[in-house]
Amino acid sequence: MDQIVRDKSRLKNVGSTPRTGMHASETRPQSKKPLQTRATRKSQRAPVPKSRDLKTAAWLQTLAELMWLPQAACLAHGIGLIAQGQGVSAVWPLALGVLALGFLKAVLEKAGSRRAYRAARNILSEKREAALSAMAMRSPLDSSRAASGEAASILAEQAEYIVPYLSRFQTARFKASVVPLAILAVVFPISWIAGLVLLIAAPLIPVFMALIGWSAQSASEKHMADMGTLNAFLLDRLRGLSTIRSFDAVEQVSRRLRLRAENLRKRTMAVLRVAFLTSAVLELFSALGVAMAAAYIGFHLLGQINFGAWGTKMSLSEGLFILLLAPAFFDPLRMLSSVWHDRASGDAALLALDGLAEDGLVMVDQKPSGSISTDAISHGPVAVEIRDLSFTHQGSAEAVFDSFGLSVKPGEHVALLGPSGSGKSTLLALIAGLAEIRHGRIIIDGETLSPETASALRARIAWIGQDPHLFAGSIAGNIRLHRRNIRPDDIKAALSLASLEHAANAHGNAMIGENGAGLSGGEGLRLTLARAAANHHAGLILADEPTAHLDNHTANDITESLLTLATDRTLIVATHDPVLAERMDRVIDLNDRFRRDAQ
Ligand SMILES: Nc1ncnc2c1ncn2[C@@H]1O[C@H](COP(=O)(O)OP(=O)(O)OP(=O)(O)O)[C@@H](O)[C@H]1O
Repeated sequence: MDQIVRDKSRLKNVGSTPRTGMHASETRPQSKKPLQTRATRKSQRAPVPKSRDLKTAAWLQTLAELMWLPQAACLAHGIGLIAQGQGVSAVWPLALGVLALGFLKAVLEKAGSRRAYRAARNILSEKREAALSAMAMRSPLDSSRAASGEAASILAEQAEYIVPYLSRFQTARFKASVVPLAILAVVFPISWIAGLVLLIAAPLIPVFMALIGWSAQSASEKHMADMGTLNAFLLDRLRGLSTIRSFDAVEQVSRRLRLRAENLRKRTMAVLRVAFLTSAVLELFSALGVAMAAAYIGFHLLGQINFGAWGTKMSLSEGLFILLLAPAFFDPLRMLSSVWHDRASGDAALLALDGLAEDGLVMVDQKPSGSISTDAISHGPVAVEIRDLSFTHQGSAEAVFDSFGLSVKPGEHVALLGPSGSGKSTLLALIAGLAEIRHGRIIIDGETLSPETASALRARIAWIGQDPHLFAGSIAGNIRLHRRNIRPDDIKAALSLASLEHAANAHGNAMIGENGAGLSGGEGLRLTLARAAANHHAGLILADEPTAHLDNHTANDITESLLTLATDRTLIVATHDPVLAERMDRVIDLNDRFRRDAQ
């Protein structure tokens, strides 16, 4: 140990240490800002995305619906002519008109629904992209990030509800606001009573729909929340399958899974119940409306009721015209009701997706970076300079760092020592630009870490985390991580440096499972060492407790590999391991960092 450097400020926050990289929704620390996808937002409504294409589609479908007006006029007039004893010659132009209008209606309907579907899919893609880029930029330190199972469920499954909501519900709503008015406009001049009957029956429908809609929305939101939780639960348990088996807790977990699945079933049935209730109410009121209009017209034509037609008597054609229009008056409302539950689920999906796209604690480079050209990245060890750093975790009242300073020379090997919660991992994360700092400067290789420089500087950093994520795939694939500049020779050298050749030979091209299934803990860690070794541009290695939870022999091996890897590179390692700390050029005791600036 060359030097123990102390910081002049006072340690302000030593507490429990919620680790980064948690994946279980249930074990995630509670943040002050609740997840937007939860039922806590049930009173909120998502704004409907604006789209010119959707508007045009709604108009096309409305025009298609309005085609029924002239069609009904032709039909009623034709039947009236036949009743007057006119021949087929008088009726066939009307029949042709009905056919032509029917054709036009079909074309408009088709064009409208196709356009609406495309517009809705485009909006969904944009929303998904926004959510994905926002999530990619969320800091791993952000404890309010959605659990991966929940995010996957929202992005892949629930997000799809947006398409029927926009393409069917929004267009149906527009139709329902135009078509009944147009029908009333032609019915009233013929008979004010028939118009009045329709007018009275119509508002009852929206009133009942609104009443039912509220419970539909809450039922749907609860359903979605349950689905997200079940997905998160499943993903979490799948990840921890080996732990569950080793603790002999399979039966217990499957009981809980059954319970949750049963809850989801109940929620699904609740949504279905509301959906059926909505259509039953609508059918009832529209049937009543049509029956009342038909009864009036029948009695009027029979001469039993002689009022209601502006002082005149309706002709058969006029009566038939109203009769044909009466069901069409309720049709858009019935259609709206049949897609009413699309609104509840679509609205909840929009809210959830917008929730994912919301800014939380972001990384320093707040937007996804394009790939950095490897030619532009320099080589060699880098210097790290931290000046006047202040940082407080999201939702925490106390600062982890307050006016903290540290200077690490190029090629220097430094250990960060300190009790649990003293901020070792946080400091590494801040150097890597994984969260924005409140105050101060972090200078890497002479450049201040900022949104403009973060991506390029990160290309010079290799991270060896406590809990590395290993993907399902080959060992070589896990080392390469789609970095195109890494050649087979680099992988070979990296395997040799990390002493992983034996495991690599044993596996051959066989796949390792998600989260390193098929590899021992030590081998998993070696794999992350190999990942770092394959990156020739990495002049700075940040290692977070690389020897934690390992037996002495493996810990010594890892220490040797780490030191070989760090030759001609700067190394900052957070550790509780005195043996590892002893091998470094310098030890920074973070417990004392509030006393004197680390130099
Ligand atoms: N993502 C987070 N959100 C909120 N607070 C956090 C988060 N991560 C850590 N903290 C808090 O910040 C402080 C420093 O934590 P940090 O993990 O950096 O300590 P550490 O020294 O690395 O601990 P350990 O040795 O146990 O790994 C602790 O009080 C901890 O509770």
